[in-house]
Amino acid sequence: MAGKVVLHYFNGRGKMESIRWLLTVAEVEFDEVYLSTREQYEKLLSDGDLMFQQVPMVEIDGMKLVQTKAILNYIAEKYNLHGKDLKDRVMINMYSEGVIDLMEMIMILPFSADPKPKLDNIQSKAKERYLPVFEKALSGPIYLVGGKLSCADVQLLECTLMLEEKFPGILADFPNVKSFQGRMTRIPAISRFLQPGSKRKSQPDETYTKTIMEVFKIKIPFP
Ligand SMILES: N[C@@H](CCC(=O)N[C@@H](CS)C(=O)NCC(=O)O)C(=O)O
Repeated sequence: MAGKVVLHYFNGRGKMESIRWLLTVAEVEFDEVYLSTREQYEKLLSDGDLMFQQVPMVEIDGMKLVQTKAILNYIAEKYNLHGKDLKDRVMINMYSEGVIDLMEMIMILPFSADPKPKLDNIQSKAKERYLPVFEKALSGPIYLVGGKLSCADVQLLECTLMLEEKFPGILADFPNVKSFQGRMTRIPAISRFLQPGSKRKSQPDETYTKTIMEVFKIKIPFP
C-alpha cells in the first residue's frame, strides 16, 4: 500500500499552495516537511530527490515528483478532477494555465524591490485580461468545464481569494465569478481548508522570503 503523501517545500504558499488546495479538494491527507535551512536543501540534492534542483517536491505513490504542473496534473487525473475526455482536459489546462500565470505574478511580489508598479500591472491584467474570461465561462455553468468540478475550478478559487487579499472589491464587476467563489467555498473540504488552523498558508511574510533567500543563496531582491 502506498504511504502517506509528503510535501517538501517552505512553510508558505509559493508554488506548493495550489498542490495543497488540490489535495484538500481530493480529500487526500498529506504531511509536510518544511525546508528551512540550506543544509536540508543540500541533503535533498545529494540524495538525488530533486530532478531539476527545485522544489516543490511531492512524495506520492512511491514516487518523488517535481514540477508543479506535472504534480497538479497527476493529482487531477488520479482523483477525477481533470474532465471526462481530451477536449475537456485541454480546456481545463487552458484555464489552469491562465490562472497560474496570474497567480505567479502575485507570488513573486514579495521578492520585488519595487512592488507598486507590479501591483498596478497585476490589477489591470486581472480586470482586463483574466477575470473577463472566467466571467464569460461562468455565465450559466456552475463549473468552468463540462458541468463538473475540475482542478481549474480549484485554482480559480485560490486565485480569486489571492486577488481579493491584494485588491478588495476586485470582483465587484464580475458577479458570476463572485457567485462561483461563494459556491466553491461551501464545498465541505474547502470550507474546512478556509478555517484557521488548516494546512492553508497565510500570505507571505518576511520570515518566508528571508528563508527562501537563505536556502537558495539569493542576495538581492528581483528588479
Ligand atoms: N517549473 C518549476 C519551477 C520550480 C521553482 O522555480 N522552484 C523554486 C522555488 S519556488 C526553486 O526551487 N528555485 C531554486 C532554483 O531554481 O535553483 C515548477 O513549476 O515546479
